[in-house]
Amino acid sequence: MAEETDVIVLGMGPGGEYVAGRLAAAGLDVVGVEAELVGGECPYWACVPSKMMVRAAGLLTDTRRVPGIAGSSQVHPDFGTVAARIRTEATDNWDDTVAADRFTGAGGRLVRGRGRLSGPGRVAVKPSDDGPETEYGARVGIVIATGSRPVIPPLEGLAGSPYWTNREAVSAERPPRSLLVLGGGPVGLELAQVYARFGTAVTVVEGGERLLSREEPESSRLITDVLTREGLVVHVASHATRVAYDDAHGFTLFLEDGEELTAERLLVATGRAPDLASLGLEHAGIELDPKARALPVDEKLLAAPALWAIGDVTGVGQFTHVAMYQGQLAARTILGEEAPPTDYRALPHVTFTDPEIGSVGLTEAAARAEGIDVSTGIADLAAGARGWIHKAGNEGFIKLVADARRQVLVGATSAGPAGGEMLYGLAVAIQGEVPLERLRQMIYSYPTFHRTVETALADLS
Ligand SMILES: Cc1cc2nc3c(=O)[nH]c(=O)nc-3n(C[C@H](O)[C@H](O)[C@H](O)COP(=O)(O)OP(=O)(O)OC[C@H]3O[C@@H](n4cnc5c(N)ncnc54)[C@H](O)[C@@H]3O)c2cc1C
Ligand SMILES: NC(=O)c1ccc[n+]([C@@H]2O[C@H](COP(=O)([O-])OP(=O)(O)OC[C@H]3O[C@@H](n4cnc5c(N)ncnc54)[C@H](O)[C@@H]3O)[C@@H](O)[C@H]2O)c1
Repeated sequence: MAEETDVIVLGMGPGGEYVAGRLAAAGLDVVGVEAELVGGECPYWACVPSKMMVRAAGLLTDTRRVPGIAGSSQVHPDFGTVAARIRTEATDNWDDTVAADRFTGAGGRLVRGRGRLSGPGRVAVKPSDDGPETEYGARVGIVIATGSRPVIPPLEGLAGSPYWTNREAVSAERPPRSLLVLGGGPVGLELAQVYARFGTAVTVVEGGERLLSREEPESSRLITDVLTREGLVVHVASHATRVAYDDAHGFTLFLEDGEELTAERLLVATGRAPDLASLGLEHAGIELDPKARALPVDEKLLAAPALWAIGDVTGVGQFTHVAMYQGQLAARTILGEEAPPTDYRALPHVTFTDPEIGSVGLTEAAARAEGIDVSTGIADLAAGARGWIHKAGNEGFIKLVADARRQVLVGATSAGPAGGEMLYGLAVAIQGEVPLERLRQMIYSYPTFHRTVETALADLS
């Protein structure tokens, strides 16, 4: 006999924790199933600890920038300080008691174990302690919020070697002397720059033509220049064929062109994907291509009748704010409230390198691919008054992508020391479809970085 409940939430990461907590607080009987830690990847192994590392590394670099602006400085990096902060302040030593108590305190039932769909409205959970499976039945529905995991390329010699993923990279107690980073996306680059700033010799190996390939080409050029100037070695269009590891020499990465790269550690940051095969989706009548990297949902976040999916598993954009946005809409629908359909036109995201690379909406290439009559404008942050005053660390730009026919912005990139914060105004302009003429008539405070938006608007052609 299945234990009956109103809603089952499978996976208690940022998305699942939000939905489950909201529904429980509203009085529904909610079972939250979690295989690891309540809170998911973001607080324990991803956003939060990595941004603590970014903050620490940024302080080191700002202190190194004192000469020529404010006197002289000496920096004595101590990775142990940030490692201790992650252990104690961010993760409670990777203990989720506070989050689990928050959910049960709101009236939810937490079931620890790995769940799978086992029939219509049914979930079977294999408990963490390896006991027998228990089945739960949902009267209202099920929410799949099982997130994603690293994609490990099938490189000879990699499996079985002690390579790092983001988990080891954010929980390390000391920086390695040298680090190879496979993959030049956000995970790879944020962590590559952090470790380099703490003194690690870092080499990034990206298979594609450019770093941050989903961003504007100008962003890729900027971040490649900055990282190279900071002493990192960057290989693009570079294909590893094999990996070797031994305790004495660490890792060797063999590249297609014959080059051999060696380092104490190897971080694999080649993307993330959901584990769809283990979810029992066939029990909900969902048949996916075995190579599928996302569970498709409609604009109400339904993957099948009474089966919602939110967060990384949906493949919409692997960001915590997407998981929470979708979670909020799904919760409203489940509670019978009026909820708008999903709208990703002004989906923002920020890669927290220094400079930060923030972008929202469509890139120029994506807008052209959609058949939009595109005009673009770009302006250099360092050439503005604030950028010039800022001096060291002032690299950045604003790029605007407009629909020339409708005279509104459809995309923007804000790269610079406050690139992520500057993105907000551009996101409002896109979401609100503010006419370009109105944006041009606004007053931009002097001397701010965001005055560069005004310059980029004037450059639109
Ligand atoms: C290094 C790094 C840095 C990042 N930085 C940022 C950032 O700065 N900003 C940002 O917005 N995003 C960032 N992200 C992405 C962000 O972490 C994810 O988008 C977010 O965690 C997704 O939330 P989620 O709820 O979909 O899934 P997850 O956080 O992956 O949580 C899913 C949960 O489901 C559980 N689970 C999985 N399968 C089962 C099962 N069968 N049964 C029971 N439980 C299960 C897992 O144990 C996990 O706890 C970063 C990612 C990485 C790797
Ligand atoms: N600040 C943030 O919001 C933030 C930070 C980190 C991660 N994330 C999200 O987490 C997800 C995972 O990030 P990610 O950086 O791992 O993935 P990604 O897919 O964004 O980048 C992976 C990179 O690895 C490259 N690659 C793939 N296979 C390779 C191989 N065999 N050799 C060399 N290069 C290879 C790809 O070309 C790509 O450039 C992304 O969706 C990202 O947006 C967000």
